[in-house]
Amino acid sequence: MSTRFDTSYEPELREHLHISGLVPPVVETYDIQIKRCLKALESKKSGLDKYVYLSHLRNSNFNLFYRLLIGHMKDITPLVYTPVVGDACENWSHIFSEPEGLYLPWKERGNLAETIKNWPEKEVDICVVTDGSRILGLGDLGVGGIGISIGKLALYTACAGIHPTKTLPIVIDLGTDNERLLNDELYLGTRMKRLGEKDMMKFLDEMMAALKARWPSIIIQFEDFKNPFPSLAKYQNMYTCFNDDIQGTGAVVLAGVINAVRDTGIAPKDQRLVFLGAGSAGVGVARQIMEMFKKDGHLSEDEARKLFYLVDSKGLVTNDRGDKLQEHKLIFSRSDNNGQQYKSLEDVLDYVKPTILMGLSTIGGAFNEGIIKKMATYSERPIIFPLSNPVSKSECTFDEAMKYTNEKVLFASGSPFPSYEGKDGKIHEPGQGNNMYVFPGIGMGTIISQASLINQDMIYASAEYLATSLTKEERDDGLIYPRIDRIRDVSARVALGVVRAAERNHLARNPEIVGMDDDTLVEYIKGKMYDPTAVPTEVEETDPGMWNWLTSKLSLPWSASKL
Ligand SMILES: NC(=O)C1=CN([C@@H]2O[C@H](COP(=O)(O)OP(=O)(O)OC[C@H]3O[C@@H](n4cnc5c(N)ncnc54)[C@H](OP(=O)(O)O)[C@@H]3O)[C@@H](O)[C@H]2O)C=CC1
Ligand SMILES: CC(=O)C(=O)O
Ligand SMILES: [Mg+2]
Repeated sequence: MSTRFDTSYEPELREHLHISGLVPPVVETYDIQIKRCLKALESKKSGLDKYVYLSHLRNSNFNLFYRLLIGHMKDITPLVYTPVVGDACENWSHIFSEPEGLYLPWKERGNLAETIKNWPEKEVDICVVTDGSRILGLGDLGVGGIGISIGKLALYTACAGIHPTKTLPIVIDLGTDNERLLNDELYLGTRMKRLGEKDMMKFLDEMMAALKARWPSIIIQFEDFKNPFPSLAKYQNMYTCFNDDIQGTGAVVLAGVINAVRDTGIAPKDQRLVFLGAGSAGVGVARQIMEMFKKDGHLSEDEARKLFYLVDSKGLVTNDRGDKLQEHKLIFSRSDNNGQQYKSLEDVLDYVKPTILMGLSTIGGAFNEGIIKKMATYSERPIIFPLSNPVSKSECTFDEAMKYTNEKVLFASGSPFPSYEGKDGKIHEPGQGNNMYVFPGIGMGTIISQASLINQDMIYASAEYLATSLTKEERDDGLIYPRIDRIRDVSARVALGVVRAAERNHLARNPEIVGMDDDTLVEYIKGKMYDPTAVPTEVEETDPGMWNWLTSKLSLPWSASKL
């Protein structure tokens, strides 16, 4: 990663960095640089071509890449994250040109500490690790899964200002069950069938210890594991770690539900929820909402749990269905079905008549016209969240949800959808219920508080602070999530909530923040955010006089707080 060759650098800085002659002579404003980037992007035909261009930009000049991304969140995020990152992961072995993270294959077991030492950056604050076994809703993509680690970390930087050189994408390569990849001569991973849970846990034990040995404060985010429950249970009280699909998704959807439930005017105790999908995300989300119903709806655990109906590939999850349920489903398994089994989503809807329908099933189009129209008959303002990613796996589109509910739906999707023009000409914007609204703030809040663990209260706080971060104008416009172009402010607020929870739980260890009120703490958090318009830090390290001079001389077109 570099920032050395930036056409915005003044002659004095070029001389200092010994790059005069290595950069074209013109000194450009940031606006001109961004214009060139946008033109280049426009000229690329496919999302994948745009992705490749942006990857090269990030590797050749990350300051410019983040100036572009932060200044154009709404347009550029879909190119580095969902949906296009899904194409990139599927085609990773065909588009690969330079390593951007750590590849940890099974054959390195016993030697992981040494392999991890090869990472060139001295300081790392946070890593995202995947085993590539369930990338978005696209299934097992082997080492191509590293694209999701890279995409998530780009958002840590863009949304919460974690310095790009302090982020580390990791893929562990324990094989793949994807035949297409195994038969592809260009496949970059180990050509063997995926190893089982026992080997995976052994490998993870070694990796976790090695990461912590090299970077004692490192935050480890687990991402897109097919079965992430064992590692979360094992490591959450040993390491500073969390699982984004269970906990981050739970928090972001909870925030949207808090706002949407208020708009329905129906009390939590009278809501009924159907989830299509009872995997890590489905159960993670259900658990978080259940917590809220207990807390804000004053329900007992049992009363709250009874409001949830989970549906997996075999139908409604019940105790007497005849198959052995995976452990994570037991909490929501129904026993009040009088021996009756409900196989299709339609049957479940007829039985439950839900007010809330969640999609975390990876089944694109599962909420068809009939399903959406049924939802509109059960309540005045049905809550429908098709949360599966990427767009091709979304259970329905915003357009469909609006059309078939007579524009009454309260909607959020995992991937972005275009706005919808209502019958009266009003433009409606869809909510994006994606964990990108919380994981950057969870990471930043953990770094700021120097918390040693990330506990449930910190995750819950991220949801509460996100839910209350909407402006009056956003609320008046009927939004349930803040607009994406305010994500840096929003992430700072989410981080504030996480820090407060860490303090409450006696996990915070940063003496600098003791006694700070909220406003001061938010400013402190923003002050720690990476600023892609600042003079390169290598100048500060090697020549503080030059750094001061440049900093005062450069009239920066933007300042970090305005980003
Ligand atoms: N919006 C966001 O921020 C996030 C979205 N997601 C999305 O959620 C989706 C699921 O992720 P995750 O839970 O981790 O994946 P899992 O593989 O753990 O779970 C998928 C679930 O869907 C069920 N399912 C599969 N096919 C069907 C079907 N035909 N009918 C009903 N249910 C079905 C599976 O059933 P069974 O248990 O029987 O196999 C399983 O319960 C992904 O598309 C992912 O992109 C995930 C995290 C965050
Ligand atoms: C967004 C995300 O984490 C997922 O789809 O898996
Ligand atoms: Mg994920």
